[in-house]
Amino acid sequence: MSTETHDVTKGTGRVITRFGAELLVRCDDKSTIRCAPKRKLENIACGDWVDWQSNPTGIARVDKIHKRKNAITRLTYRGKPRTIAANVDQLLIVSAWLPEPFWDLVDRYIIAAEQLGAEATIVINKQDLAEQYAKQEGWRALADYEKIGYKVLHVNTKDSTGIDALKETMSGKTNILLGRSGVGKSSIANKIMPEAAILTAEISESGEGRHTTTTADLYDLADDGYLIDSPGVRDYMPDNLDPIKLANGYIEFQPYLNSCRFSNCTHNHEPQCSVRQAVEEGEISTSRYERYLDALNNL
Ligand SMILES: Nc1nc2c(ncn2[C@@H]2O[C@H](COP(=O)(O)OP(=O)(O)OP(=O)(O)O)[C@@H](O)[C@H]2O)c(=O)[nH]1
Ligand SMILES: [Zn+2]
Repeated sequence: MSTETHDVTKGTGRVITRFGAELLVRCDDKSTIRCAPKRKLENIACGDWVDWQSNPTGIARVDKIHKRKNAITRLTYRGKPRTIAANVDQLLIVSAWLPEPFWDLVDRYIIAAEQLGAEATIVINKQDLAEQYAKQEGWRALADYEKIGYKVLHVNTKDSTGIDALKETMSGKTNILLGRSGVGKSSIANKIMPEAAILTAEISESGEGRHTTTTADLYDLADDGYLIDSPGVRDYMPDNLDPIKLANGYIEFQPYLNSCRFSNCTHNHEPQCSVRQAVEEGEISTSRYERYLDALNNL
């Protein structure tokens, strides 16, 4: 909502993108304004909710970031952390029957979701290729995910199978798409985004009739949903994992973690490990446990 006092307009909005030192902010009334952040707020990212204030002699200024639920951060080439997306509710982890699914990568994205406190939903695209390319092992991996509570959606962007169910899962949430090259992330994004949202944001520079064109990173979807999509977000991979973060990313281990004999158990070679016992008793999937061990050895 915007309120006017003298000549200054104030409001709240959500950052659609950053370009250089400037931000594009989508306001409640769906209008978009160009803003410059106050100097101390240089870490503002796409997805942030902010307070802005117009400036009669220049571009509007963002003077406050609302508290974040979470943030996806990457290191720049200079080794400095940079936030690339904020306030993410759901990771849509996309695989396809071709190229062959990498279940260790799916596990890794699930770990990312658990670390962010976001939901993880597994999307299997190219359903039309299932008959020809899906392997028994693949169906078993999906059953394992469903058993521990993750939603699995099968979609086909060619004939729109499953797209409505996907949209429903995304509604009311801020979503990101993750997955390796060729699984169909662009095809899915094009299916779920309304035509208008894909248009690049074009903002008139004050006075001189010049235009700045930039693509948005955050898109409004129907039903109060959002999609944050940019190359950096698509390639996101959590780093700084340690054995504890890793084990916490395997949520089916949770009920057993406190019963291991050693409090710093890595659930590998230690005697009286409750997690390993649960694997032996068939309570935890052997495949998931083996992928956990591989990840542990590669830390
Ligand atoms: N058979 C089939 N092919 C699909 C489907 N969805 C996408 N494809 C094809 O898969 C290929 C990759 O799709 P993209 O949408 O470019 O995949 P991406 O994940 O965005 O790939 P990157 O941009 O490399 O990350 C394209 O040739 C698509 O036409 C589908 O449902 N069925
Ligand atoms: Zn253990």
